Amino acid sequence: MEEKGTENGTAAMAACYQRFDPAAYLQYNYTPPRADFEREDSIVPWKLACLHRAFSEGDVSGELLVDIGSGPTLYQVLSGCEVFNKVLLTDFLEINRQELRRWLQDETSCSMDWTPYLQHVCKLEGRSPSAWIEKAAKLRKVITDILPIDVHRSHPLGPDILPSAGADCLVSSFCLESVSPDLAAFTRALGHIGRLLRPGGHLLLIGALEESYYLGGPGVKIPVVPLTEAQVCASLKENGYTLIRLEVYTLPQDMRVGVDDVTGVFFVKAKKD
Ligand SMILES: Nc1ncnc2c1ncn2[C@@H]1O[C@@H](CSCCNC[C@@H]2Cc3ccc([N+](=O)[O-])cc3CN2)[C@@H](O)[C@H]1O
Repeated sequence: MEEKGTENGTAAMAACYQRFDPAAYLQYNYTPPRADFEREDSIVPWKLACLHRAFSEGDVSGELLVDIGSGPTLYQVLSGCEVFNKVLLTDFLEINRQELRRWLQDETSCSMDWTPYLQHVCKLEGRSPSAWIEKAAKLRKVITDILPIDVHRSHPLGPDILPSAGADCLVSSFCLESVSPDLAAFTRALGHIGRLLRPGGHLLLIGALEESYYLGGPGVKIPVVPLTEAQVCASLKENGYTLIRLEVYTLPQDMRVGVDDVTGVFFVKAKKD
C-alpha cells in the first residue's frame, strides 16, 4: 500500500501524463542531434552500444525479456530480441501502447521510422545494415504482447501475467525517475519491478541524471526526480541488486536542446540477488 502522501504524488504524476504527446516526444529525443548515427558522441548510438554489449557479452540468457515503461519507443529491445524468444512491452498510457502496436502491425501511420535504428544495431552485431529487414521481422515475431503497467503498484503488471518464476531480464529506459515524485517513490518503484524478475535475472536500467523536468509535448512540462549516480546505486543495493556495471554519458552542449534539463545519462547492468 502506498502512504497517503506518496499516493497523492503518484496521482499527480499520472495526471501530468494525460497530456503526453508521443509524436512530439519522439521528435524531441529520437531525431538528430540526440539520434545522429553519424556522430560518435550522439546519445542514442551510445545507448544502443551499451545495450548491445550488455545483451551480447554472454551472461544474459533465458526466455522472457520485459521492457518496463516502453513509452512509444522500441530501441531498448533491438539487441534483446536476438537473445530472448519472448519480449513484453509495457506502458502506462494507451496512446503509447497504440503507437507500438501500429509499428508491430507494420502500419504506415506510426510516428517513427525505426529503420536507421535497426540498421545501426545490425552494424553493431557485425551484420550488413540491409539485415534490418530480418531484424524487424524478428522483433515482430518475439514481441508477444504490449501490456498496461503502473510501477507504483506493488504488482505493476497485475496478477498472473508473468510465469511464477518471473522474467529472465528487465530493461527500462528513462521511466522510473520520470514517473516518481521523489527519491523514495523511485526506490519503491525499483523494488516493485524487481519482483517481476527472477533471482539471478538481469536488470538493464537507463535513466537521466540530475533531470528535474522534461517536455512530454508542446508546453507539457513533466517533473522528474533529479538523481545522482550515488542515489541510483543506493536504490539498487536497497532492492537486492548487485551492480555489474554503471556507465555515464555526459551531454555535450549541443545535445541540450531545451526539451529537458538532463545533464547526464546512466546505464546500469545489474543482477538480482
Ligand atoms: N506509473 C507509471 N508506471 C509505468 N510507466 C509510467 C507510469 N507513468 C507514466 N509512465 C510512462 O513512462 C513514460 C516513459 S517516457 C519518460 C521520459 N523520460 C524523460 C525524458 C527521456 C529522455 C530521452 C532521451 C534523452 N537523451 O538525453 O537522449 C533524455 C531524456 C530525458 N527526458 C511514459 O511512456 C509514460 O507513459
